[in-house]
Parts: sequence; C-alpha cells; structure tokens
Amino acid sequence: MALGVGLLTLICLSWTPFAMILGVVLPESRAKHIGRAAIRTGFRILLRLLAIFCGCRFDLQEVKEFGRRREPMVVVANHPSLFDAIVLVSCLPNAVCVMKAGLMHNLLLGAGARMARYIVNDSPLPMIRSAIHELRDGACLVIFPEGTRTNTPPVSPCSATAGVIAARAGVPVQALMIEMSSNYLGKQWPMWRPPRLPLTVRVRRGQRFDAIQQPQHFGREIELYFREHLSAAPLNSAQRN
Ligand SMILES: CCCCCCCCCCCCCCCC(=O)OC[C@@H](O)COP(=O)(O)O
Repeated sequence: MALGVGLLTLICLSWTPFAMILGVVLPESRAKHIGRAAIRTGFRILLRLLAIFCGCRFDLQEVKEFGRRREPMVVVANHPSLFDAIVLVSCLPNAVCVMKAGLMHNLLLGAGARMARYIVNDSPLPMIRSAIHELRDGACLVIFPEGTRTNTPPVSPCSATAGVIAARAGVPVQALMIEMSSNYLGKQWPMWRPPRLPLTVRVRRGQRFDAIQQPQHFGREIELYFREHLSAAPLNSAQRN
C-alpha cells in the first residue's frame, strides 16, 4: 500500500502546477469544469492502478450507473475512510465536494480543489450559498454529513446541512453506502498500518429523498437511514467477491 500512497502523491503533485496556473488564467466556468474532469480522471487512474498493483477491489457499478444520469443533486455518504472522496469523485461527473477547510491548504490537494471550486465547510452561510450556486449550475454536490470520518461505526451523528441545501436548491438527495473489508484509513487506523489484502470497497446506492419536508431534521433522518442500512462490521468474506 506504500505504493498506493506514492501513486496518489504522484498523481496529485503532477496536476498541482497545472491547477495553480489554469485556476488563475482560465475563466471560472472553464476552470472548474476542467478541474473537476481532471480530478475524476486522475482518481480513476489511481483506482485502476490500486486494483492492478495493490490488491484492491472496487465494486462501484451502482454508483457509476447513477453518475451517468448527470442530474444536479446532493449526494450523501457515510465516511469510513480517507478513500471515500476519491472513490466517489472518480465515479461522478461534475462532482463538487464539501470539504474541511484545512484540506484546501494541503500541498497535495489544495490547488486542484481550488481550481475545481470545491467548497469549504468552515462557515455555514457561505458554504450553503456556494453549494446552491453549484447545484443550479448543474453540479453533483458530495457531502459527508458526519463531517469527519466515522468515529462510531456504522455511522456517527450527522448534520442537517445536506437536506437544507437540497431543499433550498430544489434538488433531491441521493444516499450512497460505502462498505469496506477493513477499516483501512479509518479514524482509528494508524496511517502506517497496512490493510489486509485484498481490500474491497463497495458503494451501494440507497434511497433518493425527493422532497425534504423538514430540512432541519435531515441530520437525524439520514443518520437513522445509514444506521438501518449499514452493518457495524466490515464487509464479510462472502460479500467480498
Ligand atoms: C488528479 C489530481 C487530483 C488533485 C487533487 C484534487 C483534490 C481533491 C480533494 C478531495 C477532498 C475531499 C474531501 C472530502 C470531505 C472531507 O473533507 O472529509 C474529511 C475527511 O476526509 C478527513 O477528515 P478527518 O476524518 O477529520 O481527518
């Protein structure tokens, strides 16, 4: 897996100089679309390489099929691992992530995320405004309602933000369930500890919430939904293949 981390670093660092320049010289609309397409392509290549060289297996059929529709909507997912955003963004065209502000200053991710106009979650009102703006422009907004990797499997308390944004923008919320064969790169997993191989990552498509009546209660609603549809245990060996 050291090879996998190396590949991620290489892909991100190769894109960073281009993102730094193109993010400034291109008009905003072109920059963000090219930036999002580059991230998607880069991460698709990364997943392919992880599957070939690092013993990873990705079962992403359901999310890929869903991504082909290219509808503006809010996508919410549980957040077991640092892998999650990479996996989702590789399958969803025109994806915009709501992310921790600190990551925007990260050497590997910052320039690419800024060019793609990813949205930071440090102040709620600007975040909601930017998110609605991107949805009206046709984006697929990716939010991890737990706000951080899962502390208490299968899911930690969720915020209502995704529901509030979707209701105000007049778009649905689609739930996705991420399951892994181990808690690799989860909250309690030391960075240096390798996973047991093969490492399987599966994303299932869950409920679509079309009209959210009480957006302020969406945090509790989505938490209960995930709790009901996710197992606290990692994917078992029967499900892995
Ligand atoms: C092809 C070149 C790629 C260039 C870089 C592109 C930048 C992509 C940035 C993806 C960042 C997505 C962030 C997802 C949401 C988020 O911010 O989750 C936080 C967690 O995960 C880690 O938080 P924590 O568990 O608290 O450590």
